Amino acid sequence: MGAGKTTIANLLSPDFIDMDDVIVERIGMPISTFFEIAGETAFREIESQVLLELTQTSGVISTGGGVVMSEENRRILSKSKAEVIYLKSDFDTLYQRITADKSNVRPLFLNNSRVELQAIFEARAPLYEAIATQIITISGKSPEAILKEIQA
Ligand SMILES: Nc1ncnc2c1ncn2[C@@H]1O[C@H](COP(=O)(O)OP(=O)(O)OP(=O)(O)O)[C@@H](O)[C@H]1O
Ligand SMILES: O=C(O)C1=C[C@@H](O)[C@@H](O)[C@H](O)C1
Ligand SMILES: [Mg+2]
Repeated sequence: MGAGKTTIANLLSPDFIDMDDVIVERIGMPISTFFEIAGETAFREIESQVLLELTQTSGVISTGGGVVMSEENRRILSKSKAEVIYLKSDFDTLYQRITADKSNVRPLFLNNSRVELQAIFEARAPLYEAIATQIITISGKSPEAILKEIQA
């Protein structure tokens, strides 16, 4: 969450597809509202379905931050021919960004303390590492510098 997947995907390809946007269109409400009404498990089921559909298309996709939590999703990403770019960050950078990003309030941010979010971050990091075909360390770098590294 907050590593810049949507920001960097937009720079890579302005006609990129953001998984969260596809999900919002499908559920007809903000993700945080859906979490409240239907719960995270229902969200994860839709997320997996959307991932499967999008990996059968071409182009740049920015995933949701929690996509690596499901073994099935990791299998879908590993088996796809896609390049999977992990924007690797330290926790403090991500925490500052998601705290400041008032235009996109993440439900996991609302529902978890800083300590709990750090635990989520630590559980996810090795999962991202395991499926990535390219790892870019993003802390302290501008979006343009990150784009250049990806394209190098
Ligand atoms: N390299 C960067 N330097 C500084 N700020 C950045 C950078 N990349 C993104 N941001 C800012 O950080 C916030 C989160 O970025 P973004 O929404 O692209 O992250 P994300 O990985 O798509 O998050 P999520 O997992 O919730 O979808 C935004 O406010 C964005 O403007
Ligand atoms: O990190 C997560 O689990 C999430 C990140 C967002 O992109 C959204 O997909 C949703 O808020 C869940
Ligand atoms: Mg995003």
